[in-house]
Amino acid sequence: MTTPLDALQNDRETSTQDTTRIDDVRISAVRPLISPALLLDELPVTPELQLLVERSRRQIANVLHGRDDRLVVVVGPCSIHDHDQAMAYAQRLKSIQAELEDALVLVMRVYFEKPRTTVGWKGYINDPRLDGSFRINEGLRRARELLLHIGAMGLPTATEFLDLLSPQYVADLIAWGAIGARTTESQSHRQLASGSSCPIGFKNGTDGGVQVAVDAMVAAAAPHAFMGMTKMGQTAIFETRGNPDTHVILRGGNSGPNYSAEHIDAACAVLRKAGLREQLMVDCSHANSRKQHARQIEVAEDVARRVADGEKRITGLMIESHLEEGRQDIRPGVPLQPGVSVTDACISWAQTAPVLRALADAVRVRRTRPA
Ligand SMILES: O=C[C@H](O)[C@H](O)COP(=O)(O)O
Ligand SMILES: C=C(OP(=O)(O)O)C(=O)O
Repeated sequence: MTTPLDALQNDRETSTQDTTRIDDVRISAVRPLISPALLLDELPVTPELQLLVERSRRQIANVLHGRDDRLVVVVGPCSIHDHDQAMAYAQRLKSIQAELEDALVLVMRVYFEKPRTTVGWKGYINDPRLDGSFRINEGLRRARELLLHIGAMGLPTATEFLDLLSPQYVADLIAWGAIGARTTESQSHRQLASGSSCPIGFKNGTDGGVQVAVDAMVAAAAPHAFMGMTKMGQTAIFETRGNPDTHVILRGGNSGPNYSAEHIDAACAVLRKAGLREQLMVDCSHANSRKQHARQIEVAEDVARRVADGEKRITGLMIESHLEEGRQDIRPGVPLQPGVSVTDACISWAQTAPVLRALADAVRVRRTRPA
């Protein structure tokens, strides 16, 4: 006599032996990924760059804790899509570093990972050829190579940590990291920040909410235990010490900009309530510029005026800037214009240099004010 279980096991459609029927059913391919150790062995950090990374992280932490009165300015393309164009930008930024370093800690935005509202190109690591071929091994290699080349010029670098595995391939070279508006509330990203070797800025949420970023600072300061991947590419349980070098980044939200003096007061009240130091970075782009790139100049100039008037709670700014102004779409078969962003619109280098000088002047004026 056939029992109901026999009937099930005999039925190929419902076979319990064929585990692929219930596992990985929507995975179309699994490709090999290089280990972080292999890439670090191929492209090692130099002793000079190691010193630069350490020194830059220390300088940024000193600003965050009020031991250095300079402004940290994270400036550069919305996203990297071309090695040579990124190097050309880095050369320009480097050319004014010495002139401004008494007042600004300049850090180049070298963003390889883009969080998308829905879908779109997800960055140089995910798709380095910009054609949907997703050569992630090549992307990781190109990203690390670029960081080494920019670092060799003596310019510290900043990036957004979006993927939870990619930091193992590049984070040793990064002076400052961001957790974006779409991931500030994510426990996994807060845990990542708690074990990060560099200072981390948390964006306010896309709805403009600052509480999530302050909560993220509290969470990141605490120790955590979570699952991750070692440099050798093995799974492991990571236990972190907590990161005290974090801050909020005001980037505006759905209801508009949030960099005004009143917004700074309100954000500082949230920090105070959480027992945190009242200091913030202003992102001149995104909802603060209403996504109109040229408005970044107005935002930065407004902040500069307030800094010159004595504002000390704004300890940093972020500016999206490329060689040329504006943005362009990636279209199959259509050549890209050199030096123009393929994600958010940027101000040009020609527009950026005067903004940086104005910010540096504001810091110098602030120093002349009675304490
Ligand atoms: O800075 C980048 C973008 O604002 C972010 O990645 C979202 O982009 P999207 O809305 O074009 O997807
Ligand atoms: C994606 C970014 O910003 P946000 O997370 O604020 O949208 C960014 O700075 O590139």
